[in-house]
Amino acid sequence: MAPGPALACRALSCRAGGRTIIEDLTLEFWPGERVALMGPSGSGKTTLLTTLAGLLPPAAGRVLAGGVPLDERPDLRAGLALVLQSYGLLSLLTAAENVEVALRAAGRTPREAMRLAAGALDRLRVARFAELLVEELSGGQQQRVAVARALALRPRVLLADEPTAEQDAGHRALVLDELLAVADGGAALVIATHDPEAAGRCDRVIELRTPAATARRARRGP
Ligand SMILES: Nc1ncnc2c1ncn2[C@@H]1O[C@H](COP(=O)(O)OP(=O)(O)OP(=O)(O)O)[C@@H](O)[C@H]1O
Repeated sequence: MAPGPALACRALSCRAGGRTIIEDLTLEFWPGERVALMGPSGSGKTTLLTTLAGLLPPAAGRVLAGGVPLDERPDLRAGLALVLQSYGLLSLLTAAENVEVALRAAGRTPREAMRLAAGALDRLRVARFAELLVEELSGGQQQRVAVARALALRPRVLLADEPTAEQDAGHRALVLDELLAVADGGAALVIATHDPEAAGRCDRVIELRTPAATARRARRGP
């Protein structure tokens, strides 16, 4: 793929509930870049991430993956992983099955899927819950399974919606370390967060504001 932003939006507008939530927003996310998406509750972080992941069609404008419009090439969504704020796990499957199903859908063999799922669950310290149903796990454990699933997919772009919100201090650091590390491998990372510490570890912070969210400022991190 030609060098350029891993993911971008151009003149993007998003509507929800009959209101404009995001208006005329142009952003670029580069390979190896770590970006924090901040802004008050209701400013549109989830709406933006979901649209960038190709799950919500824009009201106007475009999302481009590797320079190619997602609406023309929906298959490019396979290179994008999204950790949902609500986790998006299948509650009647085990933790391991949730990760394996995603890997199988991405074309991995059953054996590869089992190996990669086990490794990712181990890294997120949920290996001992691998055979438990998701509905038997705590919120924090479920969130780590959701992060493990996204990491196991080895996406070109990882979008994560408040991925440490349910974690205690120790696990917050672990989840953050694991997410930030994907950028070392060349992936772009975008984290929606209210946590200034997490934002401080990113290369760039984008702040959304209410009601119609436009990028107010994008500053370089430390
Ligand atoms: N499906 C929907 N129907 C109606 N309104 C919606 C819908 N989805 C989002 N909204 C509205 O869009 C606005 C932005 O919501 P969003 O969840 O994107 O904000 P957020 O910045 O992620 O908030 P938080 O920090 O609380 O997670 C809110 O006012 C919300 O009520």
